[in-house]
Amino acid sequence: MTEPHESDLRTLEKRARDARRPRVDDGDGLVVCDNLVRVYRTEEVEVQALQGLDLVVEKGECVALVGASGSGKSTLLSILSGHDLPTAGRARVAGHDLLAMGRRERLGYRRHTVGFVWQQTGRNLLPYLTALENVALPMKYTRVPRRERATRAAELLDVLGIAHCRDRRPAELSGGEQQRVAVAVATANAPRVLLADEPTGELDTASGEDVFAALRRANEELGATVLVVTHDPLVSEQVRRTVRIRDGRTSTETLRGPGGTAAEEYTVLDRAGRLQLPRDYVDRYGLRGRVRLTAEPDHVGVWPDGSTGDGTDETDRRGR
Ligand SMILES: Nc1ncnc2c1ncn2[C@@H]1O[C@H](COP(=O)(O)OP(=O)(O)OP(=O)(O)O)[C@@H](O)[C@H]1O
Repeated sequence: MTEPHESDLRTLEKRARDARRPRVDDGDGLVVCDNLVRVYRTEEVEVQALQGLDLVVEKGECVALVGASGSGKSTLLSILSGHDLPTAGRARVAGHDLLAMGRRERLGYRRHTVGFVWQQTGRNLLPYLTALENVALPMKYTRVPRRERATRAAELLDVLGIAHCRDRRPAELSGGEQQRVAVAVATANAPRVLLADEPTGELDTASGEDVFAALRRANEELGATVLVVTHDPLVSEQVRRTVRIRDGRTSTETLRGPGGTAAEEYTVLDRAGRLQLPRDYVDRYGLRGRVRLTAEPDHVGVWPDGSTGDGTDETDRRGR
């Protein structure tokens, strides 16, 4: 076997680099999670927080993520925000491969590509800065000139309906106002993706509505794709798409028409052809253990074992 020529080595290295480089325009969506796994290991226990999660979010969407406590929602958001690393699988946001990013790229990613709003109002803002200074701060890290920072910060506060708060410190703002300022901070560097973990969780209904309105403006007017983890039906019922996470996997999706009407249920079909039926369907139709499938011209029927698919059961059919 002959040694590869130097120029061949270069070609091989380039090919390897290209293979690692994210493919920006593979038409998959702005956020793509493919078989994402996150295992937390402590000395005694191993927790599988994400167990092969698949999710595609298209540019411009506003998506609610719902699910029981401990189902993996916050884990997913930590990974997408670049604060945590998955154990396995693929996660790509706006062309960044989240598993392959080096330190520099990760820092740039967190400053430019994603914005984050936490549930705890106190975690989003610095207490000794005014609202305007809080919003201007992330732009300092991305080297936006001082004058531009102040102008953009004021514009953002205006767009999000909190211009009156600009010279107040967080302690002088209500919880809802603080969260709206937090949305302004998170959108300061015009991120492609805005992530929010229970942003209305600590608020009363009216303030929650104002914060959700700010998120929607960030989506519709500032062009950020929004993923919001929520237990709040007010939020999940107002977005077009709600994704349910169960046991570390995406299970079902609800899509609504304009104005929040006519919800339709969807479920995720994984690569192996597995799908998870919503719990209430399982209960309502008495689906247990083995189910019968029928191939219809335009759909697949799922029947309780023992039914014939024409309203009778096996015993009726055999007796006929
Ligand atoms: N740092 C950690 N170390 C060990 N286990 C963790 C860690 N973080 C989360 N977990 C576990 O991972 C699982 C998923 O947690 P996660 O916080 O993502 O759920 P969640 O759906 O956001 O829950 P909640 O709605 O209560 O915030 C849980 O079983 C949790 O106990």
